[in-house]
Amino acid sequence: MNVHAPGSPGATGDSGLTVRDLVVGYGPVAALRGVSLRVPRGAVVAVLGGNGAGKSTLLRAISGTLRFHRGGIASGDVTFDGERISGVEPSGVVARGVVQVPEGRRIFARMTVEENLRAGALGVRDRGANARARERVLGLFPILAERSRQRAGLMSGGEQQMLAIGRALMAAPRLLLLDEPTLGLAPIMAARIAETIQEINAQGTSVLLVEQNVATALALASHAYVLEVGEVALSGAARDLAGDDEVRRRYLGIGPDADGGASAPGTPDAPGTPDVPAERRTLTRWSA
Ligand SMILES: Nc1ncnc2c1ncn2[C@@H]1O[C@H](COP(=O)(O)OP(=O)(O)OP(=O)(O)O)[C@@H](O)[C@H]1O
Repeated sequence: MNVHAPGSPGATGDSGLTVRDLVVGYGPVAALRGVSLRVPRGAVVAVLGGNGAGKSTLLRAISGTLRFHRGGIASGDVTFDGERISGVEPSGVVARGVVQVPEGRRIFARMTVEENLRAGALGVRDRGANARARERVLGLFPILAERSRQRAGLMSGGEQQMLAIGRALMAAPRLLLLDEPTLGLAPIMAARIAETIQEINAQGTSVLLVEQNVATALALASHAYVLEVGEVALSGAARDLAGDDEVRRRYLGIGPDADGGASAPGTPDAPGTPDVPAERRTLTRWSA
């Protein structure tokens, strides 16, 4: 069993993303208290945790967007492929290959689908790269071609999520930061998004995935970190975490000691008789 707590970066070397001892605050509010993690090149890594654990803050610290939320890095650093990106402007982080899809999609609702996609490619000067990115996005999401002239705000939640991911891919990222991509989606649409994340990764893009849906995240990722009140409470190979009795009991509501829903909405009333499919259960606080 490789599950360990608290987590330290598992892999070594400079390729991919390395977050070291990151301390982040919003004024007096400490949101991250010494978080370290690795996303090796080519990997899908998941960050799990309940509301307020610091997941979005971590992504903002990586993408350089903390200041838009009146937050700041107090100490620690972030490197990507050996180059420091903490302290770099958001556009500079994008130019270095790291692109975030923020929570809540944040598409430009009044603009068309096509205009949204073009906005994602604003920093890309190379026409060939632009055309390749467009081809890739429309291959992944044919609906975006069909709806190219439609106002983005009129699409369904799942289609808007596709557009948000497609817009991010227009910048041809090497690392995609995804904040709760399945949140609020119908199960069939959430499954479709999960499949697409796999496909995007198979095409060579690394993914750092923030998710409250533990089952989905552990199925997609090779490695996962559990954040608890701004700290890494647990980390390890996704397979090990998914098989870990405590994770299964606390986060998935599975196993002989499942606590009957005291800490996890959707856990079965009686062990072994789940009333909600495991993939629909979400993470709640690690309240030992
Ligand atoms: N703009 C902000 N100003 C002040 N405090 C903030 C701000 N954004 C987040 N926080 C605080 O920082 C902590 C971490 O929040 P964060 O949004 O990163 O958590 P999260 O794990 O993404 O939760 P959620 O799933 O609810 O989005 C929380 O205590 C939150 O209240």
